[in-house]
Amino acid sequence: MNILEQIVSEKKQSLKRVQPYNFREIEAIIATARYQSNPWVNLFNLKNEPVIIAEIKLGSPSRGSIISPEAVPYYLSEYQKAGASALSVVTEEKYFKGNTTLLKMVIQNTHLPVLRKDFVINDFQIYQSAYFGVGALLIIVKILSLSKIRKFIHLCEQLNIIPLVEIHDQQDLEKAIEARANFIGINNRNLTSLEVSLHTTESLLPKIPDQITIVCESGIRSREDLQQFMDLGINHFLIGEYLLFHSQPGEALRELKGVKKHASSKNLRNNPS
Ligand SMILES: O=C(O)c1ccccc1NCC(=O)[C@H](O)[C@H](O)COP(=O)(O)O
Repeated sequence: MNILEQIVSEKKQSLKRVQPYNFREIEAIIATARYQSNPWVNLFNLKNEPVIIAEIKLGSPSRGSIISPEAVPYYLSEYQKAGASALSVVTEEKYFKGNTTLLKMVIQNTHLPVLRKDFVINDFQIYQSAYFGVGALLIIVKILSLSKIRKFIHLCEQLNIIPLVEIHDQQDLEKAIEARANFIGINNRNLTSLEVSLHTTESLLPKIPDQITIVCESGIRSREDLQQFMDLGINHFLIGEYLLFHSQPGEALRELKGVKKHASSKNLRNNPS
């Protein structure tokens, strides 16, 4: 089994241990979700300026532990002050050390829109995301049949959640288009080999219809990387490790956005010109 198969297999097992929502609970979730406005709609309509979705990922199969749960408030504050447009929270438990408590905590402590990143394989996870107030949810094409993708997109729409349909290759793209995805995340990380190549986005981009909003995911490490995609017409980016491993995540985010460093007051006084 490759790593993606292992993650999905564990996910199936863990979902078997969860008590599903009953009919009344589902009705209540649908009724509440219907009347909420979704900030992701405006965010995905933004053109030309870089829209950075900064990720909270406590660990990963490729990196092991990344940050401790105690550090999350610090990253939230840094991301917000530096002008992140939205947040991504990885909630998978075993390999990414996330959970829904983390998701809930982030949602309660931010004004930014939140994307939930997990390995969605059944309806319960989608209702649960709506229950927690998630505005966008990752749907990974590689782990789903075409009919499931269609069904999940439809359910997300019914629950006022933006389904971000994630692809990595031509086959995934064809499935996403057939499922009528309007929001596509191109993951530069191959989820079976864990190799990362920015060339993935470059090669798939020309094949994606213009009306689809694209998010470039994974492996972005510099302003140059980001600019290269801006020049190709992409302005939505999902960035995790570069920020999480940086000693000054806020400063790193500002640099990615192309915001010039503020000169300190001391420097200004010493160099008034
Ligand atoms: O991050 C991993 O190792 C990983 C392994 C298997 C499936 C998914 C994985 N990561 C999810 C993501 O794609 C990233 O968290 C996200 O796109 C941000 O990427 P990065 O900026 O490279 O942290």
